[in-house]
Amino acid sequence: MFPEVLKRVGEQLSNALPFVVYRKPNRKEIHAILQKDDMVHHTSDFSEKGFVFAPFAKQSPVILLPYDEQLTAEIPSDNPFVMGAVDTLESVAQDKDYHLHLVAQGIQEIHKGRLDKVVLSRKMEVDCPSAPLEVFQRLLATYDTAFCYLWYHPKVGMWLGATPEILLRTSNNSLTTMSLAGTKPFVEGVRPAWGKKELEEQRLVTDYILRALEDKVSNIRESEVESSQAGNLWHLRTRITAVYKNNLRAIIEALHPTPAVCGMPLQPAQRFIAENEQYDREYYTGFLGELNLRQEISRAKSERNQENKSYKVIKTATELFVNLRCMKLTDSKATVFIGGGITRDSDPEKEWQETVAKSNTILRVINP
Ligand SMILES: C=C(O[C@H]1C=CC=C(C(=O)O)[C@@H]1O)C(=O)O
Repeated sequence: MFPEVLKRVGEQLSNALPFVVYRKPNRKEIHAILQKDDMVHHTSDFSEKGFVFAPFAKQSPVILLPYDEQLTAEIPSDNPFVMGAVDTLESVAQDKDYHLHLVAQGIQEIHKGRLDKVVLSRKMEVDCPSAPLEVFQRLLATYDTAFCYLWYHPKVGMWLGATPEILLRTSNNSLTTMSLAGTKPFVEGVRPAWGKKELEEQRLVTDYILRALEDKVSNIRESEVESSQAGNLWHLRTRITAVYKNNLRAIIEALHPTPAVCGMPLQPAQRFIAENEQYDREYYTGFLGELNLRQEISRAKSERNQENKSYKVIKTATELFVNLRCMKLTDSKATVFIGGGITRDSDPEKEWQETVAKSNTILRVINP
């Protein structure tokens, strides 16, 4: 039962033991993974089983919560937690000046021909008077189509988010990923009118993913570009599917970090971010999710099933999400991380406004 799972998660937190509790996009159940000790486990090559939590920096270790204990419960339809008021928080003027300057530098770098695209971000600290599990329940009630999670390790910290972006999904040998970029505010009843800037920005991401996967998969296909709603925002999205053979590590390494969170060409963009953002992104724009989860799926009897009985199929599935629209919780403070893709046609003031809109996605769940 839902209250029972939340109670167990609460006890895990009071005992300072690692856990993650999450709900997948458009699903009605929560899952919790509770670790029995407080060791820090890592994955070496993504062949292990567990819930991964990976930082943005590729050279930093990826944390793994083993599937020591797994709980699942249906979310009640009368979840009493509703979103709080959208407070358009006035950020400190100094933050704004720095971000405008950073974006202007990024645009200059693109005009000099050193970069095609770079994703530049910032962080902001706000008071968080609510308990983490309350904030998590508000996320669940507010963002049906996002991957919502609360993750904790006493030796690493506590993170919470509602991300719209899949890094990859595998089930046996089929692979799905997506190219997500371009942002517009969501207005009820109005379809977004995308401009050249957003269409080009998103196309760059799609082309990059297709090239990155080219020699690692077969039967690669892309969908039409579609508008996808993520809370108070719209994004452009292309779904990419392929067939792959047991080379998960190579695929993760090829995809992370995509130009939806880093830039193109990859290395100069990484360098530009490291030298200019002036803060550590930590797990923001990293990825998280289930790694090599064994699933038993019941299939109904069929004509080809000689004994005419229902039967079970065992599948191994991985489902990873990019850690966006997230925050780090420490005591009663929340550090919110937000960024945006900069291309040659970017305007620093608009980019600033975009980060304010993105921060509201997550800020609206902090206060009751
Ligand atoms: C980097 C972020 O968003 C990325 C994902 C979707 C759209 C984006 C954009 O329009 O810039 C970003 O690439 C963030 O939310 O912090």
